[in-house]
Amino acid sequence: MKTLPDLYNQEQLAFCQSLPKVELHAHLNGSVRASTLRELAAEKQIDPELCKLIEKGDRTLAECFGIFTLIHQVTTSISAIQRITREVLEDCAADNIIFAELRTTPKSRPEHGLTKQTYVEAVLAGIDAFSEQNSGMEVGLLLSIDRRESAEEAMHTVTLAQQYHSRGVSGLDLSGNPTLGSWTTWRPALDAARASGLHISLHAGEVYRPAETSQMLEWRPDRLGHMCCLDEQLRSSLLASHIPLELCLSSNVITESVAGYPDHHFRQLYHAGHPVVLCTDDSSVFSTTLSREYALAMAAFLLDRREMLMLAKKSIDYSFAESHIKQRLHTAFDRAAAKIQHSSAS
Ligand SMILES: CNc1ncnc2c1ncn2[C@@H]1O[C@H](COP(=O)(O)O)[C@@H](O)[C@H]1O
Ligand SMILES: [Zn+2]
Repeated sequence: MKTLPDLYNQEQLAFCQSLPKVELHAHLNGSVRASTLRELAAEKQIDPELCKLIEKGDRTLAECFGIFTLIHQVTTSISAIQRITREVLEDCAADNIIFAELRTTPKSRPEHGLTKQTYVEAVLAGIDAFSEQNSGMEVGLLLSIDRRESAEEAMHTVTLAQQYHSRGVSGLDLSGNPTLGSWTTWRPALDAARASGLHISLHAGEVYRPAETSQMLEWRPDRLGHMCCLDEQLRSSLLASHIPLELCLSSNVITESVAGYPDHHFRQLYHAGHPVVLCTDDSSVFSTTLSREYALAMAAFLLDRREMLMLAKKSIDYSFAESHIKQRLHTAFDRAAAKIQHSSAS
């Protein structure tokens, strides 16, 4: 793992672990337990050295996409997809997450007998397996369009999201290598998704592509992810948009999209009152947890306990959960927060 200074102290980490939290930007295959990856790789006789590459840690954004190709060589069976989904959710629950909105790219992999549809059904089966054993955490699912996909493939993913909306698919994500593809390819599918009531989050501004980032801002998705590489004009357009922003501190710093934690654009956006939510992006690839991301923010931006509580509470409203679920989450949050404040007062 990149020897990044853990800026926070154990007391801050313990406080952030005790906070009820909401995860809104977690890619399924980027969050697979390292032990499970090693086990699945061994079953497929994939060189254990490759697993070390996955666990290495510091890597550029471009190298990340090589890692995902490796991970995708391992998570190819229905049972593996069900297992990693259940395990990622178990790890979220263990990190005191009360709502996990996972995202994943439905994959057609005929060599493994997988279609996009059977992939989605395997993920939903993994969510069901988790929910049968755990009642304390709500789960949402976004289907991702990968930037390598065509307009037709994107439309197929939207059709699946519409078909499985009643099973918990609340929206779409656009992700993948930000140097590839063009916004105009996927926009028609995303227009159709929005017209059918699905929510949309876009990875944007991961690399400096001002024209595309500006078009995405004008399109007004429900949420944005990253927005690291902006010029002054784009930054003021983002602030004026008031579109909630998913911020993944470790992901941005490790991939060197941002120079260091204190320089992260979280600081400016948070103090400008822009809606922001801390997320992990890929907890396995970046060896982090949501509690750790909160602790990093608490330390790097000198936030106190009350500010951290508010940050966590507001993220409930940026989720794509139905309003009755949001209400349930607020009630659970307030109850837990009261306990935290009571215990720290005593
Ligand atoms: C680090 N920053 C990032 N930027 C853009 N896309 C990313 C990403 N991290 C992950 N993904 C997207 O998530 C996929 C893996 O999970 P799923 O196979 O969908 O479950 C990657 O293939 C990539 O498309
Ligand atoms: Zn992401």
